[in-house]
Amino acid sequence: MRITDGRKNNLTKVLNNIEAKRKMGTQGYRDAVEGIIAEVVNKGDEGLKTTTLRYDSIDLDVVGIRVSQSEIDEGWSRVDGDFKKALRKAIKNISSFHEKQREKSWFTSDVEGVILGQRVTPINRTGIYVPGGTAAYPSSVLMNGIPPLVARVKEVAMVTPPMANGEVNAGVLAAAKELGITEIYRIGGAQAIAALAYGTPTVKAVDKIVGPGNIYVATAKALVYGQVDIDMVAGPSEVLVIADKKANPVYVAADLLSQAEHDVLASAICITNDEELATRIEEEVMRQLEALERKEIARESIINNGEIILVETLEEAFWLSNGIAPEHLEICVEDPFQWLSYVKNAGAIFLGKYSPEALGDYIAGPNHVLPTNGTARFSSPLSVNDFVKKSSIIYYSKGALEEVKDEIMVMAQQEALTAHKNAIKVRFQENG
Ligand SMILES: NC(=O)c1ccc[n+]([C@@H]2O[C@H](COP(=O)([O-])OP(=O)(O)OC[C@H]3O[C@@H](n4cnc5c(N)ncnc54)[C@H](O)[C@@H]3O)[C@@H](O)[C@H]2O)c1
Ligand SMILES: N[C@H](CO)Cc1c[nH]c[nH+]1
Ligand SMILES: [Zn+2]
Repeated sequence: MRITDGRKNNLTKVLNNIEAKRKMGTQGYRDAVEGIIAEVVNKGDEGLKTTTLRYDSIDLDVVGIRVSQSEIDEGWSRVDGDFKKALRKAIKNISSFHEKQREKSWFTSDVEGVILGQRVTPINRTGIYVPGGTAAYPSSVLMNGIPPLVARVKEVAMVTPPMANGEVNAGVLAAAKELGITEIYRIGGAQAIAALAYGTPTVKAVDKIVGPGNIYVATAKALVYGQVDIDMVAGPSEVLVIADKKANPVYVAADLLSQAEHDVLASAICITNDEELATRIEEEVMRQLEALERKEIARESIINNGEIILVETLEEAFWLSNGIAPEHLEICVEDPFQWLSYVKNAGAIFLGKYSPEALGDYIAGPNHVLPTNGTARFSSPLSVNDFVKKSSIIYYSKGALEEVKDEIMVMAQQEALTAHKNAIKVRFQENG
């Protein structure tokens, strides 16, 4: 793991290097993803079959594109009781957090004869992507699936890649069954995003696609935006830990690795003002790495995208973190609440040493589908708001319209839109 010295006015250079690396990291995928999308658009189900054979080594003619109800039921019956109990606890916490996000329709009547309002209605049909290439993510079924349920979305179609034996992971199916999701397709990567966006004979197109995934999934979502809506760019995971001398190097290292193990493209950064701590965290990362099940992925990720950055002050640490705009920010310093107002850009903020990022990944309640690659500068966590749209309501009585008729006609004339002007005029003519 690299230790970079950002002290003595080196900070801007450090930030520029991180930005340049991020840009390079996403280049080179666009052409490949465009090709995959075109294959599905042009060939429909056949395109899904050829791409799934190529990238997942699975013959969909043998296992089928849609997952049957009996497979879902069987998946549910194969997971153990402790896992079901954990799922239910997570569902409870995630549901109650997301219930608080529900926005109600509202009306107002501040002027006589005028009623204005905003009506909130759910999106009709949404597609949720549940990652499953190198690991299966039942937790992402909950994070993607609960907000549309809270928003009362009518149709939820879930896509997730097949495992090496052609089945869908039992934990993923169990989580879907717990939520009552029954429309599930055994497809992943860019091909699944293309199917949801454009539709195929088997997969009906959706209005919006949400969910996290690897670089192929994130690139495909960005490319189909406009054909459908998307939630955000939620690509390879990122964690940034700000640590002072009071931080525990064992905890910090564990948290850095908990993101590194997601993907060779995941990023794990620590910023600290304590040189001795930096060395101890580095040693801990290398020690803990050896015991991980996914140590090859974590090692590659740490070598490529792992960094400990030394700064003079915590103010500098927050300045740098705001420039990076990480998916997850952990504030592991004395009195973390004191520093909260310094955070301008971050997908989720974890405060104190007993709020590790893994807590938010599974059970705390807030969503773990979060903006990555610097997009936390303008994007928010997945929420109930992603699954609703708003319509404005306007009612004016004749008297109320008369009050504003002159202003409307003047403005319409200014724009040379005389039909607009006339639409007001006819209502106040003798026989109007
Ligand atoms: N940002 C978030 O909120 C969030 C949440 C959870 C997970 N994640 C991220 O989700 C990702 C999961 O990645 P994953 O790979 O395990 O699963 P995935 O489901 O995202 O991607 C797997 C699919 O990618 C396609 N693919 C693989 N190699 C390809 C290639 N060379 N060319 C074209 N397509 C290819 C295959 O079709 C495969 O099914 C990780 O990056 C993880 O960090 C992000
Ligand atoms: N950390 C991931 C978001 O970047 C979410 C996740 C799912 N399972 C474990 N972690
Ligand atoms: Zn995670």
